[in-house]
Amino acid sequence: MNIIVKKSYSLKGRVTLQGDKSISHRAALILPLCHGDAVVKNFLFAEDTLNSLKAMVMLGADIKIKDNHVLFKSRGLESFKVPNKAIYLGNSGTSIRLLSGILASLKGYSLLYGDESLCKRPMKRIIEPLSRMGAYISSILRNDKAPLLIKGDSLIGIEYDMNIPSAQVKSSILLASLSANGKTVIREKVKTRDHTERMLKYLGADIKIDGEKIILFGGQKLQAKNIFIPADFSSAAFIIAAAALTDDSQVIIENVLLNPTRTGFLKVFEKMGGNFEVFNVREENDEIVGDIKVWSSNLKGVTVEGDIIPTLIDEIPLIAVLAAFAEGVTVISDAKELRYKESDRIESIYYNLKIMGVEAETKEDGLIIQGKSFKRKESYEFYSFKDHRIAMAFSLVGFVLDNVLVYDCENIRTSFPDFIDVFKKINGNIERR
Ligand SMILES: O=C(O)C1=C[C@@H](OP(=O)(O)O)[C@@H](O)[C@H](O)C1
Ligand SMILES: C=C(OP(=O)(O)O)C(=O)O
Repeated sequence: MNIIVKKSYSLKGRVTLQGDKSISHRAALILPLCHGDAVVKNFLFAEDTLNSLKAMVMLGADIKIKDNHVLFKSRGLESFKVPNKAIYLGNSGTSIRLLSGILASLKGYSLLYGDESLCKRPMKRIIEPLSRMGAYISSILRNDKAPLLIKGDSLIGIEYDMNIPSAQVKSSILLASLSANGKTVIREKVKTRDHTERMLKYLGADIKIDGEKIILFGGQKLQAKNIFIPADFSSAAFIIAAAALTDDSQVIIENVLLNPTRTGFLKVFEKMGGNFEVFNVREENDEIVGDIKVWSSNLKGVTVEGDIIPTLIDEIPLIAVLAAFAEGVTVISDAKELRYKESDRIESIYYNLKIMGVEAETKEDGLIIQGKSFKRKESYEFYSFKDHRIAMAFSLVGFVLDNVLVYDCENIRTSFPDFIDVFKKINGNIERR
């Protein structure tokens, strides 16, 4: 599927979005570890999160989908069995890494694999700590990548210093530590998204956050509870960016997740001169939620680096597109992790900026982008590199420069299947082809 986008203005309206992807994964993977019944509302029905649900069903979880809600009847990890088939996790890094933490203590062998992109992503980052806890995990091709063969065992708690900022690695260790003997202590120098910690606490786990330390005691019984999942901030960011880039626009996005470990994009957008307002802020299920109103904006270039990076890591392709239309230079540093996502996002962004004629440079850990250096052309043809965030970010260029075609966009179904429909509803000139 390709996406065609034409010049648009007056993006107007109220938008409600499906639930946050990170929280949906965690609900799918953690609720079955609890005891009791629970209903999850506003779950994200996208390919990645459905792969997490399907994997848990393969382990024996009782999960049903009814009237757009996900119903769990949970009897804890002790009710699970390793499946006699390999578990396919598609394109989803979050699914494979978090599920590995659960399987690390489940007796028997399980085999995890995914699509071509997932099988290229680094897994040593979870193999190492989970092995230290006592699991046997082997990369079948001896390349520290999936397919992964896991033989669960009795685990012991560990002390672990995070050497890369990754919520997936942190969460994988936390899920394993739930069934380990003794306490696990994780030290995070740079804070990453904390949805696992928040959800475990909400479900009754004895988890403590003490400065950089996260402390969890093994052998706890969790109680299933209903969860309402706020709108995905990473999806909302595309709407914020599009409204800012187009003339005479004003859009409200409702019930958006505003967890500060996720909203670094708003801080950068503010520094760039973005016009927006956050209101109706409240707390739901230990997460922060609010509405965002955004208007057309004149943007200027910024420096994006340091501890803010993990809080906006998935929004960097979008920041690069905003930077191309901003006055002055934007420098993005400390973001080497971008090279290990669904594509090497530093190179994918660079390739597409070059198609726009933008003056840009890559660095090992980021990019330098000269704002407003794009060339006016009849049309622009971008490539998604089979990466949903690249596909969506560069689609937005069409709202400003007209006649954009982005090739190979099937992957938007992994995180934001309604992307095109949502934009059509607010007056965006966008089609699938
Ligand atoms: O924990 C999560 O839900 C995620 C963590 C991040 O990955 P890393 O842990 O690899 O940084 C992020 O890029 C991904 O989209 C979702
Ligand atoms: C990196 C992403 O997801 P995952 O790591 O779960 O594949 C993303 O959604 O941008």
